[in-house]
Amino acid sequence: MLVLDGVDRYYNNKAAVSGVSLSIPSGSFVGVIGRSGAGKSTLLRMINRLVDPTAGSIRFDDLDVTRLNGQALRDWRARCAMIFQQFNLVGRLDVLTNVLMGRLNKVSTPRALMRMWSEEDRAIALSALEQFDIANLAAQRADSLSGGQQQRVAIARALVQEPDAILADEPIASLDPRNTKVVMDALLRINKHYGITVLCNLHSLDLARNYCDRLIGMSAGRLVFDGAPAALTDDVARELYGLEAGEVMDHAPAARPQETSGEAIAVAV
Ligand SMILES: Nc1ncnc2c1ncn2[C@@H]1O[C@H](COP(=O)(O)OP(=O)(O)OP(=O)(O)O)[C@@H](O)[C@H]1O
Repeated sequence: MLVLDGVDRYYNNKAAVSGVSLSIPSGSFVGVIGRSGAGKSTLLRMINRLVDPTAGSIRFDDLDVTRLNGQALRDWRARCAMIFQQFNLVGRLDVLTNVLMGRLNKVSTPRALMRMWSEEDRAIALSALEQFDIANLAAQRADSLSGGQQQRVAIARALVQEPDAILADEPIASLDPRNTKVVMDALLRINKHYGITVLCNLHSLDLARNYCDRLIGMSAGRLVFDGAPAALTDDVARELYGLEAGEVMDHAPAARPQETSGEAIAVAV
């Protein structure tokens, strides 16, 4: 269980995230929604400590995430893999090596420095690529791939970390509709098949409704909605998005994926 308690993050006396408290049971697929600047990225980045909270606590089971440093912090980051809008692959390296980077925390430092991957690590990385139908690209340079393929490589890299959670910050923001579906399906598969918690910042409300078990709505840094997708009425969404509502709600909903079977969670606000 991931628990945030009264979490704030200030930049120059201005709150990016303010007083956020929530509990996320392991295995959830949570969509974080809200208009631009609402604090979604800051929230995700605080969970894996790319950004430090100004106040409040973040706990994962018995671990006080807010107090970690050194190797313990590196271990925590390996347990909650981040996926970014811009993929963050090493473009000049081949796809398999990029995925193997996700194993760095599993091998000794000398082996990691010399990139001496074991046959087992290679098999794990190849198997992850196979799951997302891109094993045939293993030897290609990462920067020769399409955006959708690169994001699948990034997801495979996250998967081989064997994380407890995946934090995806607008993972489909630069993708076309077909690749959007492929990437969201990949995240859904990771969630349902492996039980890995997924927290995903999404601009599109339709996608969030279709894929997530639970939605967290943010506005001006505050948590203003926490509930099942069905509880997020169009009226609440309009309130949440303000002038951006048309932009995020007018798209035709994607087909609801078969695997999604999320339980409703009570609306908090
Ligand atoms: N490093 C920073 N320095 C100063 N202000 C920041 C920094 N990072 C974020 N902010 C501010 O914090 C607020 C929340 O930003 P954040 O990126 O978390 O929002 P967001 O909901 O993810 O937006 P978007 O959907 O546009 O990415 C914004 O007002 C932003 O300008």
